Amino acid sequence: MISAYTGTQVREAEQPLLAAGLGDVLMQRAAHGLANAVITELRARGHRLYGSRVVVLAGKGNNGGDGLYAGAFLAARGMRTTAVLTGGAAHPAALAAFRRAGGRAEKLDGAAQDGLAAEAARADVVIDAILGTGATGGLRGDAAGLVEAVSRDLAGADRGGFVVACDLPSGVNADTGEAAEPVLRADLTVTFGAAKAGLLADPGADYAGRVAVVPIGIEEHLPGPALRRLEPTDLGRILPHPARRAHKYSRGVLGIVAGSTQYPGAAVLACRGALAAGVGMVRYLGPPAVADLVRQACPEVVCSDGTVADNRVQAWLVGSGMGPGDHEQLARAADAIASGLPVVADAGALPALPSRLDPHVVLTPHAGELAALLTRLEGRDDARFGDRDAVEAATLDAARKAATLTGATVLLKGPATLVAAPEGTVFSQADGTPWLATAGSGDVLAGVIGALLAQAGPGVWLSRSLGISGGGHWTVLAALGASLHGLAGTAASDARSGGPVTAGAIADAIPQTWGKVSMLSNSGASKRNSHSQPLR
Ligand SMILES: NC(=O)C1=CN([C@@H]2O[C@H](COP(=O)(O)OP(=O)(O)OC[C@H]3O[C@@H](n4cnc5c(N)ncnc54)[C@H](O)[C@@H]3O)[C@@H](O)[C@H]2O)[C@@H](O)CC1
Ligand SMILES: [K+]
Repeated sequence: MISAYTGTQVREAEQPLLAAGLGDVLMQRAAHGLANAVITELRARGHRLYGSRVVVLAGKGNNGGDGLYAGAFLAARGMRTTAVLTGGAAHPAALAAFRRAGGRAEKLDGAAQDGLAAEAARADVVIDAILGTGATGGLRGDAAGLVEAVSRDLAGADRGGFVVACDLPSGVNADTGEAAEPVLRADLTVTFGAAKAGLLADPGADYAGRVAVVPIGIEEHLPGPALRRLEPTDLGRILPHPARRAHKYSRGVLGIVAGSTQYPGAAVLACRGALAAGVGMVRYLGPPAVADLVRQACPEVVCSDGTVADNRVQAWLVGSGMGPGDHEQLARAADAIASGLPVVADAGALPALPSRLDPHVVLTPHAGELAALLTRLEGRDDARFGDRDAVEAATLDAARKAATLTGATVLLKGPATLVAAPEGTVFSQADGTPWLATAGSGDVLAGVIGALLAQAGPGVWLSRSLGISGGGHWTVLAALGASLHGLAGTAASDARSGGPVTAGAIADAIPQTWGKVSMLSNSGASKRNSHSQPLR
């Protein structure tokens, strides 16, 4: 599991080492890690080190110091290294080391801006070391102008160079992932001590590119993480596995209230997602015409047009493919939410939620649906997240706010899908491909999460194995579903040589993805035993 922290948490963890006089040691470790990452990337791209051109954009604080020391390491390896000092001053010891190693330093002023920007855009590597965790707000003045010019020149250049952000892309908020533009888009972010939460939540994740963590010795001083990410090996450890004497009821039954005469396909895709994700049985409740379609596509599903109370299940999925006019389906959704059982509430169920929910209700909005939900809860005049753009500009805050206001577990779909619990646990999963943004993909996801809720019951054992306590265990199940769905979509695209995927193809790829991640955890026998406990 990847653990990520706020900038403040990381800075506090540095304090004991700074107090012990190890500030320069920390900076050297950071800079060394950054330089090594640049060298690895250059080699991977087929560049020779000797003579390669590096431009370091260096601010006046310690982030600039890291960049200048890294530049000194690279200059010592024979690379042609220029530093653009964006803040007038620079970290004195790092600048002296940079010059001693043969680096050339230029002060940024308005007149030199265009020439220096063009030089950066022609370089093999640009290191963005203007602002780090000590920044408040974004780039200003000449530094902002420089970054705008470099971004413009890079966009127009046909080149093999790349951008590496030092600790975080300058202007990205380490805590929230909000971006104060202009921000230089990085191919790689080399971050120090621990991943920052803002690098794993959009839009920060979008600016950061790939993220590599360089340990600098602060790990033992870090508190509990602000945000977590499951890795495929974690999935292998925590996915349920049926016990030898399991039967379809003990494996978990999921009730699905989804689809309408207008969107019948959503019901089919939700059922396919659930069946692919290991549930013992699916019961479908909906209009007879939709039920016919479900039976044809998935003969395994038991269909009825009865009530929620008539159907014994371990969890419900409600809302996919339903609209405001589907009164009978909405009444069933309300009964399911009131049942006290775990529920996934998707799409059409979201506008009809009661004002107060519990963490065992997992909401699965996209950014537009979350904006509508928050606007309804906050009142139109107070709404900070009044539209899709506002949610996409601050995904982490928006997801957290929705969890706090509703009391539910909130899964915000996106390139980095966030799952937030009211008690503060947050997961970010980015296992998918942009091809996952296809009609019906969300219905499959809702089915997968519903299946996991039905199998895991309260799921407490899952969260304990990850060190998570309290109501946060519902986030584990939702994050598990998001990850499985993302990995399956990626596998389906890979099987098509990176081409497009349909929602049905995502569902079809889930069982094999499940099998593959299970094999990643190589303690096969002990895993089976540990997961053969009763799955309600
Ligand atoms: N504290 C430590 O011991 C370590 C810090 N490290 C590096 O140091 C960074 C933090 O360094 P600093 O605290 O010096 O701060 P930064 O280098 O992040 O911030 C830039 C400096 O400019 C000023 N500033 C703040 N906001 C600004 C803005 N919007 N525009 C222009 N200037 C602004 C601040 O006064 C600050 O001194 C980390 O991101 C990391 O790269 C690493 O070297 C590891 C060890
Ligand atoms: K930076």
